[in-house]
Amino acid sequence: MLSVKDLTVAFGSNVVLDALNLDIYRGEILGFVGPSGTGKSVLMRTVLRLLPRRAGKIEILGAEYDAVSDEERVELDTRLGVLFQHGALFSSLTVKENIQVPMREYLDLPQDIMDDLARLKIELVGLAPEAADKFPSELSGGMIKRAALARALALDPDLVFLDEPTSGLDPIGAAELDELIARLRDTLGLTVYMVTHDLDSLFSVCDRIAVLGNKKVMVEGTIEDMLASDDDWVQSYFRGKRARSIVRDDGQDLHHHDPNAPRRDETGRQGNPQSGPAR
Ligand SMILES: Nc1ncnc2c1ncn2[C@@H]1O[C@H](COP(=O)(O)OP(=O)(O)OP(=O)(O)O)[C@@H](O)[C@H]1O
Repeated sequence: MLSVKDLTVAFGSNVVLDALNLDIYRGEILGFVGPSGTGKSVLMRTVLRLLPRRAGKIEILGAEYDAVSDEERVELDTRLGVLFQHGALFSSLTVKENIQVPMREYLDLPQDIMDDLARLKIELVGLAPEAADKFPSELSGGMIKRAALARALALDPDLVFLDEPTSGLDPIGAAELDELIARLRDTLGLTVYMVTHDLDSLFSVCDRIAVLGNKKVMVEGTIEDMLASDDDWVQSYFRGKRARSIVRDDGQDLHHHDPNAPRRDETGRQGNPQSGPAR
């Protein structure tokens, strides 16, 4: 679904990504992690062509962006959905109008059809129908994330980019959003690229994890690969105190979740990192 080869991105003399490689496969949820300020958002924005690159090749949905015609590029854009950090809804538009922004930009549909489609998306992300006519300022943090997700799904994309979808949510809201993302992947066949700092998301819904460090994807693999990695940052992140409250680190059953982990106590959720599609 996405293939990034030898990507270099720099701002003046500040080289943020240097010959980075990354692949994302159909139907998977890829979690993208790394220390703050290492370029996770820069990578996502570069892939979305919001930032220029200095070198490298990006193939998205089988096409090389630079090599396609304008019409093909528009068609490609309609197959991508994006949820930016903090939701990024237009504050002067209602939820329904926000969801209809990409429809207006890319589709030529009568208003009543767009209203029906917006209603469907609102239901799909688990918002009440009344949310349609509310403004972002009238929504909770969790509702904003769901509304932003509904907008990301407005055009029925194949590949969605989520920038820290659970940040700022309480543990129950975060767990519910994780479940929603996994369910949408299963039912709609989405492929998900998720930048996250949320260990619980990484353990419960991500099929594969890529770690950014030293301007590259430093480590890549399943949660077991992370737990087995001898990289210092990966070790302290995935085997540190917070991670240990999620995983019973007994060296035998690394998928067994600690019943004392707060999010699962509150939600009863049984995360399973292997619940993804066959690849
Ligand atoms: N538009 C820009 N112009 C100049 N420098 C930028 C720009 N965008 C990002 N940077 C720089 O790129 C580097 C990586 O930033 P980025 O936001 O991608 O980090 P991140 O890994 O997403 O961090 P966090 O986890 O804190 O969100 C930082 O040094 C940042 O200052």
